[in-house]
Amino acid sequence: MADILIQGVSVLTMEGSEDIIENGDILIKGDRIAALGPYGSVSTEEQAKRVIDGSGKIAMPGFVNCHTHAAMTMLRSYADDMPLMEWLSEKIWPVEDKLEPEDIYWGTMLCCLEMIKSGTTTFADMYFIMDQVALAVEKSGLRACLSRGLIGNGPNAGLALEENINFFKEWNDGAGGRIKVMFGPHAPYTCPPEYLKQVIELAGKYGAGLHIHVAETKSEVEQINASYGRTPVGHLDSVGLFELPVLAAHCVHLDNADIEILARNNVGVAHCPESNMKLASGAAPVAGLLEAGVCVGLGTDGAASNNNLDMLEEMRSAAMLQKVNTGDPTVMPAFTALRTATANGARVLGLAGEIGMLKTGMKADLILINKHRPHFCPQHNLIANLVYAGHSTDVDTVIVDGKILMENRRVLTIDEEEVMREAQIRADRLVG
Ligand SMILES: CSC[C@H]1O[C@@H](n2cnc3c(O)ncnc32)[C@H](O)[C@@H]1O
Ligand SMILES: [Zn+2]
Repeated sequence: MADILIQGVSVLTMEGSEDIIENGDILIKGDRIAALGPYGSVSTEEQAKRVIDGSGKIAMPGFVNCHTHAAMTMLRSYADDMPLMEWLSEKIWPVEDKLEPEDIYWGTMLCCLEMIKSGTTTFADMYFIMDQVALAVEKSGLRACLSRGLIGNGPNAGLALEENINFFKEWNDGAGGRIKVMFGPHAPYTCPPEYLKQVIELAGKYGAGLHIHVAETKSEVEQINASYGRTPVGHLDSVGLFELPVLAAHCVHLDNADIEILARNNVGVAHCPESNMKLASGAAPVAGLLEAGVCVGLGTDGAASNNNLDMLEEMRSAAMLQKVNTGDPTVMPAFTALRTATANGARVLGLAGEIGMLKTGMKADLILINKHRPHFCPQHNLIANLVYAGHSTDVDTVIVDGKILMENRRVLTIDEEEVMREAQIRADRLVG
């Protein structure tokens, strides 16, 4: 017997084309999509334990947030309107030194709550005290790729690397297979070449991918050029980083040779338009990256530089930023933006074939969006409505690994009031 039958829903599969099954059914068995097709074609109501009425709703893959620092929800609106390096060194890093395990747990729970409520089903995180992040992921029911952030030029460089290894041993494939562990060298300006080489060797030994900030600001490009005579991408290539699967966050300041290196090495890019705009870092050349065949996913970055984790908003910003930056409104159309937030995100995280599309045999990670909203009327174009007019509160139901995490906007795995109360107490202690 199947577990869930979603009936009479508009299905956006993201299987390559913009086609929509207008009146479709989705059958879920265990953690996977068992069948999908026109209304009445996949199962009878009697054959499913649970039937969900999908009328007036869109079913689509859950959003994949390819770059964040989950527990930085604790630092939301604590330090704003500053450039990256000043923001990090004067405001963020001093407070992060005071973070306790419970701060990380409740900060991550707050992140998971916000993500579920805005339709994200998978996220890629880089932070520290990662066992607490993993516990929050396990409790929330989300899927995540987690990496211990590694600052290689500080006093904890060696210890951090050991922690990443232990975290891998303990949590890779954890939470029922929903957690994948990566290694997280923070950036080329915080990780000297010898340290990067150590990280590469260890990640290679464990078969893990790497998650790193790359070419985020002009000052990073200048600094790396002054130290190594190369661009950040050229420098990382020269130390052998791209021999492993790499998730490169930001990639704002690239030249044509950098783009060619990223394409040739199948590097996945996590584009973070709102963080890049807020820190005035610049506009990543997404149109050029896509044209060169680089897979670009979408990320929010941490809630301290965004200041939310809303992927619907991020998609809209991504499309708008490309248009204003190139002066070409045809660049990054709505469906391309939607792909970065779903199918591309899955590929960038090495999870293509499992998530990012609605397809028989793939993981049942999907969301239902309420179409019956004033800002979705009239319904000329469902995809343009979603990308250019959608709002996080339109997300009605969230399913991950076949489990319902939110239904009718009620989160089932997390006590919302408890999480907000605990997060506020700890944020007050940290920066009060
Ligand atoms: C060592 S864990 C991750 C580390 O990254 C910091 N961080 C947050 N946002 C950014 C960003 O946009 N660029 C570079 N580093 C960032 C975060 O505060 C943690 O210290
Ligand atoms: Zn970041």
